[in-house]
Amino acid sequence: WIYETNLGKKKIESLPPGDLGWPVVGNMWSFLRAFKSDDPDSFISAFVHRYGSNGIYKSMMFGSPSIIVIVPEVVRKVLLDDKTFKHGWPDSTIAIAGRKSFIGISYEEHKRLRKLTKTPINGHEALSIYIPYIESNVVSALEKWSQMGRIEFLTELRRLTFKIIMYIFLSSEIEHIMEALEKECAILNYGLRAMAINIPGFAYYEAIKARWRLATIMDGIINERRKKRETPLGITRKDMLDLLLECEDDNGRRLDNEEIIDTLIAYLNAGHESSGHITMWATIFLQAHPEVFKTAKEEQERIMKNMPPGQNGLTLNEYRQMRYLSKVIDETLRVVSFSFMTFREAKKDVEFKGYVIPKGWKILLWYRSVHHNPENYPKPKEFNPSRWDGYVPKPGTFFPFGGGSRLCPGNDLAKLEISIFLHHFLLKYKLERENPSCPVRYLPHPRPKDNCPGRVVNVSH
Ligand code: HEM
Repeated sequence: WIYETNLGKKKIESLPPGDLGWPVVGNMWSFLRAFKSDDPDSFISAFVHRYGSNGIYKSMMFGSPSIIVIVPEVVRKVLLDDKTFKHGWPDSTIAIAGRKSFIGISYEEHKRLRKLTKTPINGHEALSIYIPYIESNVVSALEKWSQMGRIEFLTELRRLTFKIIMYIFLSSEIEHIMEALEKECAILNYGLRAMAINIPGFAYYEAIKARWRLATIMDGIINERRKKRETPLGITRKDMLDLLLECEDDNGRRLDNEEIIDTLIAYLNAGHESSGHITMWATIFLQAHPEVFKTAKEEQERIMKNMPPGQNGLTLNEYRQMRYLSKVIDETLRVVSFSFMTFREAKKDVEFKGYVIPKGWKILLWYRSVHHNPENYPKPKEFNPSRWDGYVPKPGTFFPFGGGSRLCPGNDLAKLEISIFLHHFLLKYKLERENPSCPVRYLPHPRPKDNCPGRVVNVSH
């Protein structure tokens, strides 16, 4: 009522249908109830059921009046229109990610830092230098797991993807601080989409603490690196931290520790959780669909057979031939919808489909509903990589990596890592899950509640 009366009669009448829920908590209880059940989609279905299938609904989420959007063309327009929309992550999330992180800085600063950090990890050519490192770590991890007996598959995959992102960003500090950083990143991640309850025991409170510990560790690393760089021959191989230390803006100003810390936290966190989870899901889906497994394995065997004699290890050439595997990964990304939604905020009043989105209101782009809409993907709950045969998604219907100026800068790296892992997994291993029917936990991201314990079995013996 408070939010709506400030708008005036005309705008109130033009708001999309929906309801702002209960005082203070808004629609958060029904959101959390749905996402903690087996059916997270029931949250959006309730809006569709009550307010029609127009796909734009007013609501009150994460402490702000918000418009939920599930219409592909509107999702796309919002993502592409930086003049009308900015990122809209809640202040509570910015407190975790950092004031100087990608979601805390100005449009221009974001553009500059993004360009600097994206170039070395984007595009297949740039990424090809990381292939040997990724591959050798994948091969040794799979071998080690197969000898360990029972493992927590997701936990091990997170470690593996964390090691890879650490190598790219903080190569020389990799070994001694990796475990501590990974642990803190995991705690931080749980708080990113939690309710902002800053009381001990709640995910948000723990995430704030983890951020503080992460920042302290990184501050030490950055100071050490600054010292090392002053000594001749101090740096043997340049990584992303070196690039961040070297970069200057138009006025010759360099980044301070806080800016570097926030950028590193964003990349280390975003760059391993997502790839680790999607690799796990792709493996689970392959294992649960023998026909898909067989087709994917045959493709990898063919690729191995066609490898030039004497070539040791994968190159971009083999990667580009993994066409079926690429569909397996796209289908996994669609079904899982790792980032189930993202936030934007209207910089001015704007009209869509006859409805007004008022200035200052959040826009929640609900990717999961777009990916699970039978109009966009028939039988959407089915894992079916062949649906991608000759199929180009309609504009606005496939956003596993977001879009526009905030498109995930790690999308190529993620697909490369996942492909290399699946290549070796398919050729030599199988996964025996301890509890294949374990329920899924959907917050902050979909994963089996038990982190997928089981055995990785070498089938080549
Ligand atoms: C399967 C793996 C991945 C998925 C599903 C994924 C998904 C996403 C999505 C949906 C966004 C957009 C969020 C928004 O619009 O607000 C995003 C942003 C981002 N991702 Fe990824 N990501 C993945 C892997 C990676 C990797 C490997 C890296 C690091 C190299 C990375 C770094 C980032 C960063 C830094 C952002 C923020 C970009 C910005 O605000 O400009 N991600 N990711």
